[in-house]
Amino acid sequence: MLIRPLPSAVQPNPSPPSQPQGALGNRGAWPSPSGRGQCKCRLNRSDCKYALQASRALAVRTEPAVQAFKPTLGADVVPTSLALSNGVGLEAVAQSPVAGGELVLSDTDDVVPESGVLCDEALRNLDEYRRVEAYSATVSSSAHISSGFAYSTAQRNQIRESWDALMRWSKVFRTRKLAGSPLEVAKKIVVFGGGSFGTAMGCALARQKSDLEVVLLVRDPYLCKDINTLHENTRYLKGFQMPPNVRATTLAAEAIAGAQYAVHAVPVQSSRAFLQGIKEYLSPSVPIICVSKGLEVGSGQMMSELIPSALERKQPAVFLSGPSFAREVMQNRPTGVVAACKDGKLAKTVQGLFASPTMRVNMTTDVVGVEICGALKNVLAIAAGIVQGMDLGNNALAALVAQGCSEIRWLSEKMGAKPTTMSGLSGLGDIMLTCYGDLSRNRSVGIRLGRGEKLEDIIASSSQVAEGVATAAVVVGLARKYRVSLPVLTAVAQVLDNNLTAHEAVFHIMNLPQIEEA
Ligand SMILES: NC(=O)c1ccc[n+]([C@@H]2O[C@H](COP(=O)([O-])OP(=O)(O)OC[C@H]3O[C@@H](n4cnc5c(N)ncnc54)[C@H](O)[C@@H]3O)[C@@H](O)[C@H]2O)c1
Ligand SMILES: O=P(O)(O)OC[C@H](O)CO
Repeated sequence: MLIRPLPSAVQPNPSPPSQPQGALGNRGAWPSPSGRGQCKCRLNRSDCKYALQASRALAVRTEPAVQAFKPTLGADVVPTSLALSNGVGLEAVAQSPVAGGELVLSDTDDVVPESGVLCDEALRNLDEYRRVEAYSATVSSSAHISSGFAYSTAQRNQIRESWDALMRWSKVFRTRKLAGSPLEVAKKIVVFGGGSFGTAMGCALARQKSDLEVVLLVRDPYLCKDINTLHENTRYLKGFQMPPNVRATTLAAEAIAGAQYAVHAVPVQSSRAFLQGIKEYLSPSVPIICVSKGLEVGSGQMMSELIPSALERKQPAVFLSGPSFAREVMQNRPTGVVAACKDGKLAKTVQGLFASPTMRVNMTTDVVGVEICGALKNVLAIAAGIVQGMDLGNNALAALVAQGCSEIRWLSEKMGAKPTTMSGLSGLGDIMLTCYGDLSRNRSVGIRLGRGEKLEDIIASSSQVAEGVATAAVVVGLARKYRVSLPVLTAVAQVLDNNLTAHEAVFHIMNLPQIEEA
């Protein structure tokens, strides 16, 4: 990448208006001093800095360009100061492939205007940065302002230093080479189940690399045709365009042939039959990345037990769990999950496949903890829905969720899970999402029960799986096996089994003996 020399013939910028306007408000206000058409925005020295910071919100795309200038300017130069270094930082922004509008950046002290390009998102953010700067200027002159709150200078320095340390640490990871990474060597991945989550996770993988072949194995030939012709899952995720490197098939042998990984997104209660059906096509060395959350009725097994049992052999498997609504994954919104596997190397491989600027993937060896949390949070979400459907208020909901968290911790620890897993993404993270999030199917079942609807009507009117319904009964069995009392989760099973109304369940739970917190 070349460092463009500063233009020598440019004229100093005319004075900005006396009343500062927003970045968008300034667009097109002045002729460009570089003679290249209308300016979209005019900025002073500090705005240059904040404009670059704003553009760094798109760090992944601008960062390589900024890094490319580092050898010239020295490793200690941070991107923010690059903006003030003869326009070099600005040049990095100008090289951004996401550039959207022209921007004139001028240094009002030295009158060294430079023309560059900044993306629209950065321009939009600029107003906010200006406001923050104006506020900081006010508070830095005094440690305390009468109408509000301000950090002291010492506190602010401490915060900045801590943040800078974090950024340096982060950079060490980001500069690691991608060569030979799991994503680089991956060519084909099969997804078992073309429902909401199989589709969303398949699309997340396909977005990682345009020449990665992602194949959804589906049952319905009509849905298969829609996916292949319209690039849309018209049944489960209507209205979302799928990447062109995702396709579907109904043929298991063809879907699995040559796949290096298999993402398993078939509902738990159908998983045994499904796996038995595809067993002969799946090589014992292909890792299964299981995203299904629940416990099998009958056997009481977790997916980590069900998979080898159904395949009648050992199969490498990773359990990917955490707060992750399919629709939001499909929208490429920020999401965090955890990859659980006894084999840390395989967990890291799965992390490498899915991790992206919009997906964080933690790792753990605590498979039992991740699986139990993922299965039981669905039951707790039904309870949370019941409380919301009955309109019992926020106090009741918070008390219920806290009690449910304790119950999940009691059981999972007895089953050998690590206590830390409960406070992680698959525990608290997913509990919060599912108990409070509008998109949860389990919570929706609870809301409808709380409003007095019958379970059979709720299930009949829903085309998607709410795993908590089946799992609830299994949890009671596990509680008995591990000799632990789970009042809320047991009450959910009683309501689902039509032995108790939602009102009765609440009455009885509220009247249990008052106990010491455990
Ligand atoms: N939807 C989410 O937001 C989400 C998020 C995380 C995890 N999960 C988990 O992923 C799993 C799948 O959920 P989903 O939301 O995709 O469900 P879904 O109801 O949207 O789709 C289920 C899919 O499985 C297929 N299927 C069902 N029985 C089958 C069988 N016997 N053989 C083959 N295919 C079969 C269906 O045809 C459908 O394509 C569940 O365990 C769920 O808890 C879902
Ligand atoms: O819609 P639900 O209730 O099945 O929850 C989906 C996911 O498990 C959320 O992480």
